[in-house]
Amino acid sequence: MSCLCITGADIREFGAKMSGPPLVPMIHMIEAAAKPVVAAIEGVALGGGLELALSCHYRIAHSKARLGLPEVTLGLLPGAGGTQRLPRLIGVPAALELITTGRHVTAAEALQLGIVDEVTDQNAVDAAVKFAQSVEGKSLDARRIGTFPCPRPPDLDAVFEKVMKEVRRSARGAIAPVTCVQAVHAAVTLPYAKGMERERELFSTLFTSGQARALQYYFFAQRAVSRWSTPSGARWDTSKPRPVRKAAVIGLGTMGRGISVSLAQAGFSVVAVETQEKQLLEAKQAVSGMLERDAKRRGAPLAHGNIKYSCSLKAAADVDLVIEAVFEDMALKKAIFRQLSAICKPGTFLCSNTSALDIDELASQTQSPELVVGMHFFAPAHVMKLLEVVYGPRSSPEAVATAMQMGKKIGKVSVAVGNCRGFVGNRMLKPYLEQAFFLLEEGATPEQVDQVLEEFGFPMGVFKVSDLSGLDVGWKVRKADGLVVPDSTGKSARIQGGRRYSPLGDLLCEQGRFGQKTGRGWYQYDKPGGRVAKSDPWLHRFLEEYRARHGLVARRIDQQEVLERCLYALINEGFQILQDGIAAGPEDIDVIYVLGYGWPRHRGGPMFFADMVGLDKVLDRLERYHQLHPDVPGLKPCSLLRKLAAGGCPPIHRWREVIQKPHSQL
Ligand SMILES: C[C@H](O)[C@H](C)C(=O)SCCNC(=O)CCNC(=O)[C@H](O)C(C)(C)COP(=O)([O-])OP(=O)([O-])OC[C@H]1O[C@@H](n2cnc3c(N)ncnc32)[C@H](O)[C@@H]1OP(=O)([O-])[O-]
Repeated sequence: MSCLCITGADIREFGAKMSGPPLVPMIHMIEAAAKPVVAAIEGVALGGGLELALSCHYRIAHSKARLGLPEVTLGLLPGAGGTQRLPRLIGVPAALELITTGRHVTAAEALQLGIVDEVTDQNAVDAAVKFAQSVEGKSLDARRIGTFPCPRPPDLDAVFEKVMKEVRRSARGAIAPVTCVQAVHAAVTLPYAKGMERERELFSTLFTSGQARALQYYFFAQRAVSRWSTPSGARWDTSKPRPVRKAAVIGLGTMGRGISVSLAQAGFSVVAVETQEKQLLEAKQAVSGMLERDAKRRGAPLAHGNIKYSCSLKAAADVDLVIEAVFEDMALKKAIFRQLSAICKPGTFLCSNTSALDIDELASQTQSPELVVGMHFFAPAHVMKLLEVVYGPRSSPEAVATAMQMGKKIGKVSVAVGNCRGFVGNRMLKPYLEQAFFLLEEGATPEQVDQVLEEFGFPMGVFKVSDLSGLDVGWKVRKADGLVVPDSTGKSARIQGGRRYSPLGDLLCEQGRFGQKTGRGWYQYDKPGGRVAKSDPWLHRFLEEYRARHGLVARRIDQQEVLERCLYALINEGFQILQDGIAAGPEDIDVIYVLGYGWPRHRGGPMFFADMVGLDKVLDRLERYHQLHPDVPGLKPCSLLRKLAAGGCPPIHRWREVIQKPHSQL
């Protein structure tokens, strides 16, 4: 009888010698025991923890326990017999789903699947002892899973062909899920001992893969961001968050609705404010629908009652925190912050969902600038896990801590970032988009660029994303920034202030091609609002005419150049952000890009990717591209990148040392 609350192998030991006795021999010893061994599972039994439990003859789980084989999320596969025992116990289809997704199951689902034999609300150990007594003297032959033949689906090849196709599609280049399928296939087609050999072979190939390193780095990176710090010395462990019970959301457009839903679902009392009566009614209906759909999907109680609606900012007078989510217009936001500062009770935190604007300028409109931070959500706000918490120079540690904690309470991963144009995510996006546009001017097509990025692992290429979010969004920003100007000949200016600028997006917008919403953008769609992107001959002619008008000769651009120009420009900006102190470490940037911008998790994040490629190689390529395009500052390697490369390319976990001691020699 054994009591398990095991999270599996210690991931921190993967790079070194694993401590403790080897798992597989222990598993075989338990399974072969002559006396009944009953696993008592409380808390979690994950990875090696569940594999150990599967070697026992019976399993009793507490009703609150969670079980699973999450190795695939670390770039691995269950390496202690999990791929051989689980299909024998619950059948191939169910085992394949759990092993290739790594998802956890509740005790109830584990019982329903046949993973556990009993679920208890009592003490699991007491229940296991009682269970052991009830099976005393019974034969254990039928309880030794490793001795079972694996149930063989009738149409084995068809099952595995279908699963492999689906896994390859959803894996988008990740190798672990595909390898998991191969290991389970061995359970069906080979005797147990051979199947275990095959599992060990496949585990070894994954264990040393770059993708496993990336996923294990990311596992810790996503936890590291909660240990935030700011250049002014505020820290996660010395800043005390203030409790928030009631919050207001100002502006009920798409973002405001999603934020209201997130807050309500997390149990906050919400005052949702929209000054236009008609918009308020529309928002109320939309939010109700979102809450109902989500409650049904999660089987959770409806959270309608948590939201009160109003047309007046005065309704926010007694809240603890306000999230402003009105249209991205600084004058409008400043007016609202002035009013809120006068209306809200002293001590109310005033936050903005702005995606790029100056938090400190907003703070300057209030009587208590120390209570102002940014809470930058990502669309759709009630779905996306990322929250950028933006501190201005005057934001108090308490304000940052409160916003960070609020993000966690509503199920987000909060990342603290400094105040600059675009903060971290959108600031890095700018040079990335810029390179994609320049590549079109030089001869590439949107399809080619998107294909390269999707093969790298992004769910959508940059031009499909642009069509989805709407080309007019960026157009408005560029117009506000004074970038959309014709040159003396009436053609859109391609060089501004000595810097290359591509007006391609502006020209499409001038033709009303905003993307999916208008049925035309970088691609064509079967109707406005259509979702399926099709190559558009009009766009290709448009590019040809544009190049001819500007005397640009199209050249063949290979995939490697597309990838390097887009990703290294983005990475270079990441290093500049670290150098400027806008992000405290590379982990912050990597978590932002994986959770907010679809960077493939199995590549760790842009900064981890640069570490894997080699900083010297990234530097060399940027220098080459900058020589070819001296009017593109985004390709000029930043000094931190140069310093790290010159210092022997230290591993990513040592970069903070260099950043924190700017004059240090590595
Ligand atoms: C042979 C076998 O086939 C193979 C080879 C394996 O077995 S491979 C290993 C398989 N096992 C896993 O994949 C489980 C991974 N862990 C989790 O999924 C979660 O941790 C959790 C169990 C569901 C709890 O979540 P939580 O939200 O309550 O707390 P936390 O913040 O996540 O974790 C709290 C603290 O514990 C640390 N931690 C958790 N699990 C860890 C692990 N397996 N190794 C090392 N550290 C771990 C984590 O980094 C954090 O540290 P710090 O940040 O505080 O310094």
